[in-house]
This record gives sequence, C-alpha cells and structure tokens, in this order.
Amino acid sequence: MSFTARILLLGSGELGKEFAISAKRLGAYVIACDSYAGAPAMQVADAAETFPMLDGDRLREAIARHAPDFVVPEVEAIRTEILAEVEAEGTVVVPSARATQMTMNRDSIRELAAGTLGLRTSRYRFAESFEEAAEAAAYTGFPCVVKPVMSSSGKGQSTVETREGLHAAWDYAVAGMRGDRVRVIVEEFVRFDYEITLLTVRTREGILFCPPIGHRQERGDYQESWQPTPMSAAALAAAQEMARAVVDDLGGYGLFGVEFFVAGDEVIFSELSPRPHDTGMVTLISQNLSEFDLHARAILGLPIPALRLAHPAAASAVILADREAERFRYEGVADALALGSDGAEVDVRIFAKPVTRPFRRMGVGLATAPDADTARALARQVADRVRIVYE
Ligand SMILES: Nc1ncnc2c1ncn2[C@@H]1O[C@H](COP(=O)(O)OP(=O)(O)OP(=O)(O)O)[C@@H](O)[C@H]1O
Ligand SMILES: NCC(=O)N[C@@H]1O[C@H](COP(=O)([O-])[O-])[C@@H](O)[C@H]1O
Ligand SMILES: [Mg+2]
Repeated sequence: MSFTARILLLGSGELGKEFAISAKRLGAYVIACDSYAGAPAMQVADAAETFPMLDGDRLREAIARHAPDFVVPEVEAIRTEILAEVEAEGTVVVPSARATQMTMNRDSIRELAAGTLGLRTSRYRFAESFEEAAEAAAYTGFPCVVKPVMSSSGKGQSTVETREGLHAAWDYAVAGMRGDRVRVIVEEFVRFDYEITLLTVRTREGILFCPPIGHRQERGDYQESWQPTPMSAAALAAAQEMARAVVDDLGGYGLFGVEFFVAGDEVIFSELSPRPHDTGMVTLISQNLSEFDLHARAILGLPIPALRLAHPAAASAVILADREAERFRYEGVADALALGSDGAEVDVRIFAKPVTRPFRRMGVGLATAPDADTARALARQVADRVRIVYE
C-alpha cells in the first residue's frame, strides 16, 4: 500500500477539509463523504462519496467497499449504530463509536456529564411535547434555552424570556431538529462571564490541553474566537479536570472540543464535540500544530511535540452568506490579505461550498497580534474585506 492509512471521513465541511489536508500531509488516503456533491473536503480528498449518512444501509455499504483503517466522523448526523457494528468487527471509529453515539444527541451526553460523572451543568429537563416543555421551563425558570436534542450550530435553538414565548420556541425547535425524534432540552439560561472551548487531545501517551479558546456566539452559532483567553488558574484547572473526566469516559484517540461557561471561578460544562471544533479554527494560525494536525496525529498514533502558541494572541472571524444562491463569487481576498503587517499576520480560509444560505459559514478570516483585542479586530476586518458577490 502506498499510503500510511485509509481514512473514511463522514462529513466533508470546512472542518473535514482542513482535517483531510492534515491527514494527507501525513500520507493518508482520504475518502470524503457527505450528503451533497462538491463539499469542501471532497475538493482535497482522494475520493468522494455522496449519500445520506443517516441511511444505515448506504453507510454500511460505503464502509465495506472502502475497507478503511479509520472511520472519522465530522458531523453528528450519522447512523451511529452502524459505527458500533463496524467497530465490533475491527474497524477503528474515531474517537470511538460510543463517543459518536453519546454526542449525537444532547440527552445522552448531558446525562453522562451531569448524572454519571457528576459535573456541574445548567439545570435542564427534556420534553417531547409542548406540555412537557412548559413543565420543564417551570422547573428551570425563565429565561431558558430550548434546543432540539439533535441539532448543531444553533439550529432550532432559542432563548425564551417568558412563558408566552415558549410556544414559538417549541415550534422553532421542532422545525429545526434533525432526525425523526421530537425531543428538546430545556436548559436554565446561564449568565456566564465568558465561554470557552478547551481543545483536549486524547493520545496513547496521555491527555494534552490546548490553551483555552474564547468565543462569541450569535443565534447559537460562533462569530469569532480567540486564543488564548485569560482565565484564572483555578477555573482553568477545573475545566481541564472536567474535560479529562469526559474524554476518558468516552475513550479512543483524537481531539475533542469541550465547551464550558465560566462565571467567576465557577465552571459549567456545556457540551463537547468528539472531533475538531468550529471555534478551534483559530488554531490554523495560532498554534504550531492546528487542531486538525492534532486530530490526525492522535488518530494515527504519531508523536505530538510540546504545543506552542506561535504568537502572543490570535483570532478567527466568520464570513457568512446572507441569502440562498447558487451563482456567486468572492471578491476582496487580496484586500483582506493586504491587512497583514510585521507582528500581525493575517490569512483566510474560503471553504468553497457550492451554494449559499442565510447565515451559512463560507469562510473565516484569521489574524495574529500582540494582544487578543487587536487580533479580534483584525480578524473581523479580514473577514469583512472578503465579499460574497451574488450574481
Ligand atoms: N444554557 C445556556 N445558557 C446560556 N447560553 C447558552 C446556553 N446554551 C447555549 N447557549 C449559547 O448558545 C451557544 C450554542 O449552544 P450549543 O453549543 O449548545 O449549541 P450547538 O447547536 O451544539 O452549537 P455547536 O454545534 O456550534 O457547538 C453556546 O455556545 C452559548 O453561547
Ligand atoms: N458546529 C458544527 C460545525 O461547525 N460543523 C462544520 O460545519 C459543516 C456543515 O456546514 P454547512 O451547514 O454549511 O453545510 C460541517 O461539515 C462541519 O465542518
Ligand atoms: Mg456548542
């Protein structure tokens, strides 16, 4: 075999594209799968498969035909029962079939974190009807946050201020949910000071943590992230301890994005991705090894040298579309890159998704600077200079 490993990537968005590049640099053969043709990772992979990954028969068939060494999920919407089957037959599922099963639905991971592991989370209840949602909100109090148990990037998520708003939130969650299970989580609204993603790498040699990433969200979707974000030593230690408990329970090797809310010295576990995290795209410019390089090395069992921040501070800012379109082009990339200077590097990633939708993430601006505020402002400017021109 002329490749170091065969990797079947399930999900081919921007995170998969950067992962595929990292894995290919290490000599892997990558088969990129997603539900639509021309997805970002398919553009850089060795082969592509277009099929709905929630379709168990199609998924099993693709795995059997490609006989990968590693199955690497990149999205949550996958028929995870099939992953458990192939894992039992000897294929490595990253990080583990159980991790993908537990994180696919918010209920499983929340019950593991809050119940089994006893981690501090927001107060929550699940609901399968509007009446149950009303009871759940009476338990959490207002404001509360309503989310489908199966969704990501804020889809179907809303914050409810009063009892009157609950109907709209329930309808919005049902409309925005993925899969066929009508079930939501109603969570206490946490008045946090800031929130972080703690990139946590589980390797055969032990666990590594990247410096904490701060981020800002709108509509439940990330707008900008920066690294490092200042945290008290006590808060960071608490977050690391919780992240370790969760990833050790989920098992396997790879990088996880563990999300926390921080209020004073109190650290509240929110959720996690058993894979690179969107807010972690800042590591494309901030670290000697990006979150994608780290995922690839952890999976392939390759050594990971001491992590270094290449700059004092770095940031990412999203480039969003504002409408549905199939015909559009990008302008301003040269203007964006011209913002770089000595001591403040800039870069962009344009994902080259085939169609736009309102709020669809189409790229990111990246920047470094002597401090986080300057890096954030510069990354935003870089992103703003890239214009999507609709034809
Ligand atoms: N209980 C809460 N209290 C306050 N804010 C919240 C709460 N739950 C979610 N949020 C806000 O909404 C954001 C998105 O929530 P969450 O991470 O649960 O959604 P998601 O759909 O899984 O997003 P992603 O897939 O991008 O991680 C959080 O990062 C936070 O800013
Ligand atoms: N928060 C999860 C996340 O950021 N996932 C990333 O977004 C892609 C889907 O984008 P799309 O909805 O634009 O197709 C996924 O494939 C993954 O790369
Ligand atoms: Mg999240």
